[in-house]
Amino acid sequence: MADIIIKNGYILTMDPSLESIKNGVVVIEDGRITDVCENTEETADTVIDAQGSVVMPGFVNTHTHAGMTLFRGYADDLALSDWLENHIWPAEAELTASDVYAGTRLACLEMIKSGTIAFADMYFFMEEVGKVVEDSGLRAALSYGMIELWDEEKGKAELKKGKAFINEWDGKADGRISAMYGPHAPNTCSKEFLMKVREQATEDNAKIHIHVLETEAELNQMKDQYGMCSVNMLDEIDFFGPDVLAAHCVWLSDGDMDILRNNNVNISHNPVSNMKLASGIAPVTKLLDRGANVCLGTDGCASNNNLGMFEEMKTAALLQKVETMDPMALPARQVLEMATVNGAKALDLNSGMIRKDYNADVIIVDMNKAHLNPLYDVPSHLVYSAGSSDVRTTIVNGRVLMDDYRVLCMDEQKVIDEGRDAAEKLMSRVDAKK
Ligand SMILES: O=c1[nH]cnc2c1ncn2[C@@H]1O[C@H](CO)[C@@H](O)[C@H]1O
Ligand SMILES: [Zn+2]
Repeated sequence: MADIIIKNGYILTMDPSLESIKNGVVVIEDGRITDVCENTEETADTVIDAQGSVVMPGFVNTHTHAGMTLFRGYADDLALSDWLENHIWPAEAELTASDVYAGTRLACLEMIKSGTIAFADMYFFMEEVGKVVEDSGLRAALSYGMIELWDEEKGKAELKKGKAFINEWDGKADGRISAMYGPHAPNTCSKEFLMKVREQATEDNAKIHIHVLETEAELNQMKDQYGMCSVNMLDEIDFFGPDVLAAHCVWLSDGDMDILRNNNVNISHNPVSNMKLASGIAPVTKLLDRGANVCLGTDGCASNNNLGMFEEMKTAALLQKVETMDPMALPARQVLEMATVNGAKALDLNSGMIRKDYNADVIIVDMNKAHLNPLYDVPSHLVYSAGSSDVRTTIVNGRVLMDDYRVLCMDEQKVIDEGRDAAEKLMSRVDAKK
């Protein structure tokens, strides 16, 4: 007997070897998908009727700072350097472990409700993030954000913290958690420090999560300092590889794109954050045309201001169209791949498709809504018309985290209340310092 059978749904497999099934069945056992078919004789403890809904792989959010939910709407409409240096960093200086715990719980609740099954996070107090992920049931690739600022002693301490986190958390929660090194960016970490991180990551067999060429200011700073851009500098120190997750990658030359492609770097595109901070437009279609693995991320809630992947998909598609002046650029199907298959590849997850033997990381999207009818093409609706609140069920590793809009893995109201309380107390400490 299986654990879960989902029946009567439109199965959007995202699997190139298996077409979507109009009225199909997904069978789940021991955290895995054991069958994807039109009919089954199998019985299960839980049978979910997905009539009028789409059954699809959940989203992978490849760049977040989950704890930053506490800064949602706190400092808007500012340039990145002003935003970070004068608003966010002073506020982050007051953050405590319990704040990050509360903020990350709020983030995980939002992600579960909006169909995200895994996220790549870079922040502080990562043990708290680990605990939240462990309890929530989500998957995550977690990294302690190391900010060295050309201070060798600080660099040593940061690397030590990064390593300690990896030693303790990599592979935890039945393998739902992986841990990465998180050097913040090439304009906040020295070349020497980045070389050490690369060496350590190789030695520890850990991946690396880093911001790359998010702003023109970074590009200019790098040119002044090294006479070359971040991508060239990182390439020179042999930093790149398939184990690198590079967020943003907005200010790339054609040569930079070749370097990223040839080194199989995973690129996390964060269009909403890039638009809100007016960072620029990443050359996504050019990267995809080269065969690079481009996935999607929301960035933190202070620059988005939510963690919804539907909004991110739509924005990604529209932004490429207007950038290239080509309405055929980044079609719905391709942007769905970025949010699922490509994200899973970036984090090395056996997820991102509804496929036999893959992780049972499945969401059900309710199509019985005014804004989703009539229905000609499922990918079109998912990208251009659906929203976070259309997700009715979220399953990760075969565990139902949300069933028919009811969150089962945490007390929703308590998480919201505690997030709000933590933010209020945090801001009174920040104000007291002013
Ligand atoms: O868009 C961004 N660009 C650069 N840094 C960011 C962005 N969003 C958040 N952080 C910052 O990165 C650190 C993570 O450990 C935090 O300081 C966070 O505020
Ligand atoms: Zn970021």
